[in-house]
Amino acid sequence: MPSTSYESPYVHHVITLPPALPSYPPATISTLMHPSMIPLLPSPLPTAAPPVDNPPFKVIKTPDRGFGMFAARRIEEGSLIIVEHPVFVVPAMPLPQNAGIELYEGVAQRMPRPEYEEMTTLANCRSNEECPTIVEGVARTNALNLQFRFPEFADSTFEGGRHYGGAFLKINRCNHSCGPNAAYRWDVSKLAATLYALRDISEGEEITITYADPLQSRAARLKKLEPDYRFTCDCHWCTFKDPLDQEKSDATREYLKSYVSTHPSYRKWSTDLCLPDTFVIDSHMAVLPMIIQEGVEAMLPLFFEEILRCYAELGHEDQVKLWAKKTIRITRYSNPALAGELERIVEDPVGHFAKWGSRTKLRQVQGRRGRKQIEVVDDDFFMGNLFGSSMVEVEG
Ligand SMILES: C[S@@+](CC[C@H](N)C(=O)[O-])C[C@H]1O[C@@H](n2cnc3c(N)ncnc32)[C@H](O)[C@@H]1O
Repeated sequence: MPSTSYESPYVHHVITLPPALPSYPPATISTLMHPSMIPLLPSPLPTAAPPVDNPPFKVIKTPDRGFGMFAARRIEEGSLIIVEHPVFVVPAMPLPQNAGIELYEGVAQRMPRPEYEEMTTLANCRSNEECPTIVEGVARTNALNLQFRFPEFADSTFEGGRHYGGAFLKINRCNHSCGPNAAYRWDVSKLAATLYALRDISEGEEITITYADPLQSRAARLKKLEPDYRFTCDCHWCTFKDPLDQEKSDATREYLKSYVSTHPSYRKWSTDLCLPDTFVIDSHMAVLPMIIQEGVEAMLPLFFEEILRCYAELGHEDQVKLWAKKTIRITRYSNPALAGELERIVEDPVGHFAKWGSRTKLRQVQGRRGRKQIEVVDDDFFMGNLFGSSMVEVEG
């Protein structure tokens, strides 16, 4: 029975995104939101993502994991798979069970019928006792994490106000892998998620995302996946025949996790001439094969970007362009702002960096200075020895 004592901090709100062209359909998002969010929603509302005639994927029934999304043709690393709006958005925080029934049902009732019908076919791994409504069961099995980070809401102390989960009719068909070949990015200004490829995906290959932190050990990943999604992962990285290979994979992921927070940074290197010129580059180059081996390519842009910034301070124009192009390829959809900056770098690498070639110039000065010092020592060798003086410093 619905509780009468619970006062919901959320209200129902239906967002209708207008079509970009009169012949396209609008998009409807049935939400349960904190009321302070509603005036902050983008205004004017973004247009609905246009329909795609020939999408690069198919949704197919699998023998052992319900439906799955598969590549209909080869999908290149970094390229777009789909832009999609959620059909519903609900608070990430579970609602009290009795009061929740009414609120979740209100979300379902406000959905257009065709979307509602399709939403009910999404996977629901929760029992009726755990999640008495279809919206809650579908949300707990599928919802992608959506942050509504409006700057105007930054001061709010009500954390639940900005954390939501959204159900997507297509993206939610992606099954899990601990070495996913795709990832999504939520763009609150477009009220849409973009699914993009993290590496090349062959025709017929399953398109997967990750539901757990892939840098955790297999045991820790299973501990999350089994209770939350009710399956035991059997991806390549969870089913090594030799237990030693599993240990190696776990150790590599642990190393990568710690490398993210402890790696030699470009910023420190940039101001420290005691470090060798290729210190950061060599260190990052050593982890790139580990990232690829573990199928965690979402980490690559961080290191690619630092490598190219190091090359800029070394004044290596060809290398800067090469690494900028590699980074653009993989960040076009995951980080469009960075990809845009890198496009400008490719056009004019030398003009873009205030510190272009600065390290190489400093090394030249250091080199001249070193030679002069040696000359001085040679000239004054006997005097210096006689008077016990130390080497005379000269300006380079
Ligand atoms: C978001 S849905 C993914 C799409 C779903 N297979 C469907 O039929 O719509 C999550 C559910 O799919 C299944 N699933 C996802 N990844 C899986 C995997 N790697 N192995 C087995 N089942 C998986 C689980 O039942 C999980 O609760």
